[in-house]
Amino acid sequence: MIRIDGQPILDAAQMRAAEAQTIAAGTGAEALMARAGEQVAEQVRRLTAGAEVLVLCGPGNNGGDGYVAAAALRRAGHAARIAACASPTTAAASAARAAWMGPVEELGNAAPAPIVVDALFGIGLNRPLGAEICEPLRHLIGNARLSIAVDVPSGVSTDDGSSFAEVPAVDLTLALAAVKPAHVLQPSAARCGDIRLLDIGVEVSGPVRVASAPQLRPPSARDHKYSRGLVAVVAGRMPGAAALAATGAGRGGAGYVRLLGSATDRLPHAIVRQRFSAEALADERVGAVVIGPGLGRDDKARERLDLARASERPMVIDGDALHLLGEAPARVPTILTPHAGEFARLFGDLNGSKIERAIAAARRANAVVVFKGADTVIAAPDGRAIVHAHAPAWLATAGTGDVLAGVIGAQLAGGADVFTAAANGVWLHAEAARRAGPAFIADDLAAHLPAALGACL
Ligand SMILES: NC(=O)C1=CN([C@@H]2O[C@H](COP(=O)(O)OP(=O)(O)OC[C@H]3O[C@@H](n4cnc5c(N)ncnc54)[C@H](OP(=O)(O)O)[C@@H]3O)[C@@H](O)[C@H]2O)[C@@H](O)CC1
Ligand SMILES: Nc1ncnc2c1ncn2[C@@H]1O[C@H](COP(=O)(O)OP(=O)(O)O)[C@@H](O)[C@H]1O
Ligand SMILES: [K+]
Repeated sequence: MIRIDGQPILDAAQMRAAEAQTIAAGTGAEALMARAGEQVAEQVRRLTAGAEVLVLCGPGNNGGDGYVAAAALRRAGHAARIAACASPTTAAASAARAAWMGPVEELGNAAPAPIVVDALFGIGLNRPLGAEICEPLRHLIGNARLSIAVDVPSGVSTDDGSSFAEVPAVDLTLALAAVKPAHVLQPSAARCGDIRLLDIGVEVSGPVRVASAPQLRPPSARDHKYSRGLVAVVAGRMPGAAALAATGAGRGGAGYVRLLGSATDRLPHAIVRQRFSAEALADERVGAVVIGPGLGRDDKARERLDLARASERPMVIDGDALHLLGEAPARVPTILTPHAGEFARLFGDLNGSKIERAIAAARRANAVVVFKGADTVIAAPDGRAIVHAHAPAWLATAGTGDVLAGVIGAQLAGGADVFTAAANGVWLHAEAARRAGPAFIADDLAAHLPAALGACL
């Protein structure tokens, strides 16, 4: 079983193309199914200490994997039953069914078992599931001690993570050959439980990946505060939000943070306060300008945004500044950090999965787009994307986005390119949240950034 961090994410068509290439190179569909099913059986056997396993098989190759897994479990002396919702419809699944010597129960009549393996539908599910399948599936998962999905949980839409059925989450999903969008995009990601990848010998690659821990460089003897990165945070109508961003930048690794505009009383002393001015932004040493948290949306805010853009410094544009942005593509290295509402306002006409929309938005804006949420997508105009799917939901509290803008600003000022800076910032932010534990407020979050950063050295 392979952890999914850093792995390529393939949609169903890309997965089928990779599978077809493997088949064209000489490994038959049945051989691939045998590898998939046997590996599933091996993982189930390791996890279940001999308890009875009920394998649910569908009509396609996902079901075929299930027949192979059940047979392999039986051969290993494990108690295994099969329940199916329909007869096999593919040659490989029919062959796997024929090799199963036991009975096949009707899905609707099957009694619960302590371990349930869901091999009903995989990447071939293309429409809502009927009640005759959903109801027994809900009942059997609900009554199992451990539930394991083969490839993807049945009832999710592989390519966009939407739901074709209301079914409870499983405990573990064993992704075959590659991670799919459904494993990382909501709401389906929440149905997958833990996710592990099984290598079945299909070569996969692509420009969209699961987030992985950054490899950060500690400062060297040659470094000084400017070489580590000077971040200018532009303040506005709500100084607290800018203070959160500035603190995020400081604790997120910047060598120097300046807050331009009105500040709160409780700003850390290390953050230097200055009046906002074009001259302050023109300092050649400014490596990143963070603008938006608490900026306001009035004329003064607009003027500050215009001056910040005119400074031609690399920029992180968040919050209120996103509301003031026009349609013109960015001319300097820029990172936009919209949440779902801001994204809809800016790019509401785009279609497709969250990954596809984030990439299209990045192209249109000529900027890296950090499309935030429980499934944050970081997308670049060249079509690369990273999905960060496992940030703690405790981040859903006011002001954490301001901290994120600051952390990304620190990474950018420290010399990372826009895509890497955004991805590193999102990782560090989520890792700090994990370390902060439950029910923190945004003010608490920055205190955990140094330890999060230390874990990436
Ligand atoms: N990736 C790899 O390299 C490998 C992948 N492998 C495995 O293959 C899996 C993909 O297999 P697959 O293409 O046969 O599709 P699958 O998910 O079994 O379902 C298709 C069937 O379901 C039916 N159906 C669809 N929607 C329905 C609905 N709502 N309600 C009822 N029926 C519905 C559909 O019928 P139809 O749409 O034709 O009417 C068709 O009969 C993949 O996830 C992985 O497990 C491994 O075996 C080996 C290597
Ligand atoms: N349910 C969730 N699970 C994980 N992360 C979340 C969740 N909800 C929000 N977040 C993260 O919390 C941050 C919230 O940012 P944002 O919406 O801009 O809030 P604010 O404007 O109050 O700072 C983002 O980094 C977002 O990805
Ligand atoms: K499945």
